[in-house]
Amino acid sequence: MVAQEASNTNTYFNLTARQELRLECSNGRPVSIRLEEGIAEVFGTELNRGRAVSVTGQKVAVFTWVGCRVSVQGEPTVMYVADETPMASYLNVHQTLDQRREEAKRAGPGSAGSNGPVVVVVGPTDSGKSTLCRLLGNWAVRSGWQPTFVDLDVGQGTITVPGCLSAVPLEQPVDIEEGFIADLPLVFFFGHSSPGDNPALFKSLADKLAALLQRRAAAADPRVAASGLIINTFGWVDGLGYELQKHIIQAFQCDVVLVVEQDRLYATLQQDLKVTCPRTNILKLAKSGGAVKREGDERRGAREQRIREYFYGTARTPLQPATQTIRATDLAVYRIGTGPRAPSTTLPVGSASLADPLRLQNLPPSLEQLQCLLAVSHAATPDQILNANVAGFVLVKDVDTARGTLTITAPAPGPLPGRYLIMGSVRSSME
Ligand SMILES: Nc1ncnc2c1ncn2[C@@H]1O[C@H](COP(=O)(O)OP(=O)(O)OP(=O)(O)O)[C@@H](O)[C@H]1O
Repeated sequence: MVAQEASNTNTYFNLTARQELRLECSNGRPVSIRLEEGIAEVFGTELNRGRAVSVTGQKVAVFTWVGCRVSVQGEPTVMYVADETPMASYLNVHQTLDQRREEAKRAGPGSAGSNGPVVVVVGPTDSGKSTLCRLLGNWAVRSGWQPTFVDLDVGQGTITVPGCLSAVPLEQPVDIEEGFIADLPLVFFFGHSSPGDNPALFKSLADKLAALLQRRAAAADPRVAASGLIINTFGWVDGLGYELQKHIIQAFQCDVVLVVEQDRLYATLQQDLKVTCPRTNILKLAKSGGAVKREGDERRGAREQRIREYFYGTARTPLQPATQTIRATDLAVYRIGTGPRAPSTTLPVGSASLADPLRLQNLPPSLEQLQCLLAVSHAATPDQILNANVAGFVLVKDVDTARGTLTITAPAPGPLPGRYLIMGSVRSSME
């Protein structure tokens, strides 16, 4: 039973231990949540008693281990209390990971075993993978660790814009209103919202990010190294998607694979990893009933929202984007790969396919670039583009092919941090 009362503007809920209040809040209609009594958390981030948090365009759950009283102001599209959640099994996983972190810390810097657990979360679309990563990350931070969160879900982009493979050390619990606050994330630009758009490039970037993080772990503060990695993946788990998931597990040398929801994926991974990664532990976890399916429109809307936030910030932390017109000769826009590779059997004898997925193509200014998101590479020369991470992003607002200029919007005024820009297929209709 849930005690629920309503006053003029607020609805109050008295939650008993291990219940959660689920809310779906649409964009532009903020809902205010306030913890009145007891202890509660939103995906692992503790709510402060008496301080309201404002949620918009998100689906969230207020969970309590011990019982609490919460008030809600505003009009969520859906709001209900659930008795059954998989939180106890998720917490068990966290406790096991914590033991592994303690062992890594005890092993001491430089010794074998000084790196903490590398955990990857896999499962179908909308099974709650990002949410589980967020929970595990937040609980780890609250236990005094500093795990690195790695986001390989190019379709959504939790750390930065969609189309990226990125990593960031978690130094504080994820902000309920603002999401991940990533000051200096490590970002490689893939450029597309599905890994299937260029699987060879996806693999190559995953290898680079994995190698870089492994090198960093070797030089890191022992506590950071012992904290390990938490890796979020995309929800494509069949055919080529499955092959890419296995590639991720091998590239990052994952020692724990958490499979959410799908028995079939769990069984197939168990069989396949027995040979290639015999020391990897594979665990199956239930999906939360709160993890809801998002249709294509909603996903596109969420991508657009991420891009808008990159340039404009959030209501609490607004940014002042700046638009400038630059001569195309001062920049060089590159595309990686040139569309699907033609099967060699369809090519004239003796010729090679020009559609190499890792081929760099320098693009002159063209209307095709309008509203495209371009990544500013850290590369110093074009041949470094494939190996370099990126400094940030700009959006192309206008192209004057006659004058040879590009008008771009950047999140801050001033010169760009590099002259090599990478174009993919991620666009935004942002004004
Ligand atoms: N317990 C919960 N209560 C309410 N909403 C939830 C809960 N768990 C997850 N959600 C919401 O369900 C949606 C899907 O969850 P999530 O993004 O974690 O899934 P995913 O598997 O990572 O999705 P994707 O396939 O895009 O990678 C999100 O909007 C998330 O906020």
